[in-house]
Amino acid sequence: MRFPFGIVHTDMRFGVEGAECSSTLGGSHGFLQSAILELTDSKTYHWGLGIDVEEKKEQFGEHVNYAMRILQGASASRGSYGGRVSTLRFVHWATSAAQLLLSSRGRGKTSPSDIRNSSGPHGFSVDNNSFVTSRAENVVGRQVVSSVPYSTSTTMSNTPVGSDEALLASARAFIPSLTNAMHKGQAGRIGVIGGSEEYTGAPYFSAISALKVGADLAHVFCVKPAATVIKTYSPELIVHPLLDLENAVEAIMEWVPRMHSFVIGPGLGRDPKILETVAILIEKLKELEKPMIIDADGLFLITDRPQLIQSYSKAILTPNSVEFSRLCTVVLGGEVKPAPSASAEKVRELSTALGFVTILHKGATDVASNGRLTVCCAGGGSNRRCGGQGDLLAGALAVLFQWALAYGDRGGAPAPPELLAAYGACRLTRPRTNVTVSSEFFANFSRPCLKHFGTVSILFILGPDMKMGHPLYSDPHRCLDIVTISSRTFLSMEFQNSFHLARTT
Ligand SMILES: NC(=O)C1=CN([C@@H]2O[C@H](COP(=O)(O)OP(=O)(O)OC[C@H]3O[C@@H](n4cnc5c(N)ncnc54)[C@H](OP(=O)(O)O)[C@@H]3O)[C@@H](O)[C@H]2O)[C@@H](O)CC1
Ligand SMILES: Nc1ncnc2c1ncn2[C@@H]1O[C@H](COP(=O)(O)OP(=O)(O)OP(=O)(O)O)[C@@H](O)[C@H]1O
Repeated sequence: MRFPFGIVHTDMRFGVEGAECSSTLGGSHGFLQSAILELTDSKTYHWGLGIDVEEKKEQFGEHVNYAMRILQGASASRGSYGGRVSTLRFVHWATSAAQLLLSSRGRGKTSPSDIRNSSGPHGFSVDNNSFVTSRAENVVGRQVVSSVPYSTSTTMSNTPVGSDEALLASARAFIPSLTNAMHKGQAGRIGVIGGSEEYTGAPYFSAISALKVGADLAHVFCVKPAATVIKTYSPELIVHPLLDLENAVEAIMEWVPRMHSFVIGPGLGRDPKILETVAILIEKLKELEKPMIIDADGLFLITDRPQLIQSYSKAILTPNSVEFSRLCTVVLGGEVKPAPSASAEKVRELSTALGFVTILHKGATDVASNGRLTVCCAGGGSNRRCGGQGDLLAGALAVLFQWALAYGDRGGAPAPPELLAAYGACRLTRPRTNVTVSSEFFANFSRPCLKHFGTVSILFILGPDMKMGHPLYSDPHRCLDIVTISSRTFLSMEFQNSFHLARTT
């Protein structure tokens, strides 16, 4: 009997465009890090090998049985999703592999060391009957999280500004400790100006990302048709349907003084009347010296009217390659072709021409410059290029920027607050997308990304100290709580205690 699938050894990473597939079936007998691939109808997945099952049974014994059962489980579970089944099936492979292992093997207790100590850096041990967790998908996510790779980034500048670790250490330094002495709002009230009838996801991503990084309150200022929709995404957001009122500026300005920083542009759209309102708001925010991150359609406005932010030191522009290209054409003249990795020199030039306004060019390597220094962040990103990741970055940056400014330049840091914030936001966002692409694969990518924010934030905060033997690991159950932390529990006392512990040990 021939089955249209093969068993291959792979890396832990889910494949994009047929490159690799996650190891969903680990096991004893040296057959760790294996994956099951089916010959699907998708052109992308053409690894199906038509392997002879009987022959493989001899070679791999019960692993083939596992493979077949996982395949069956995955095929059964795809039904509820409809559409894109072949890609979603991969997700279910991971889940059903874990479920299978649980049902057939899991009896005892698990601990992080069981996972970590299995063969290979991404081991997924089923030895010692040690595989147990409450939810199979957490196992899959968690084992990936426990081994987030972070390759070395480069740091470029006209004057060298130090290493990744120095930048990261300085970025960590401005994260406020959570203590009982703080009151609601003190860790950050972030305003997002954006959201239109068409685009409701983008402002949501920015605002919720700000909360997950550690802000206390997130407000969204949007047009009326978007407001109810955004509210339904999350009760944690405060949503103001004010942007299309006749007296929009006055109405929004009532809220502005209490905000610590703003994200301007996600999902804003390009209605000239709305853009005019936002232009007036930017002028008013400048008068109040509010920090602002300008992204997406906010950059469309700035490309049209660069003088709006000229020489404003508390603005950070976060263009993707196309937005950067448009800005360069207008501000510097001449054509700059969009490229996944910007020329650090061009980013510096643009910043200088705008009066040393900080530019963070997102790409395969993120490049941030204030015209005097340029730092780059290259590691940890994913190869999924779906919408919304830039919105997540902008929300994170709004929080880090105001924390960095509040902490101030105390000397000794390798870069000024705006660049540390930019670097920190990239370091936070890039591994998060990486974790997500490993554990969630395709479909609705940016939203699952949020789920990992808590985890990645902890790794970010703890950095290299996140090792066995760290107090957070002393109690495996506590560790499990932390690494499987969900969006709802992110701000809970449990997490805050961990956070505090992280900052004081
Ligand atoms: N869920 C939501 O609500 C989300 C909403 N969002 C919101 O959508 C709004 C519009 O944002 P946007 O980025 O689509 O804007 P826009 O300036 O029209 O750029 C598209 C153009 O750029 C081009 N292009 C792209 N990359 C390129 C490259 N490397 N090299 C060359 N070309 C490249 C691309 O060309 P094409 O690939 O089509 O040939 C296309 O023409 C904004 O408000 C944003 O916040 C998003 O945040 C996502 C989640
Ligand atoms: N070619 C790439 N390779 C790896 N990572 C990338 C690449 N391009 C962008 N990124 C990362 O993806 C994140 C979002 O950047 P992106 O260019 O997708 O923003 P955007 O187009 O503004 O997003 P949005 O869809 O939210 O508007 C950034 O953290 C950036 O580091």
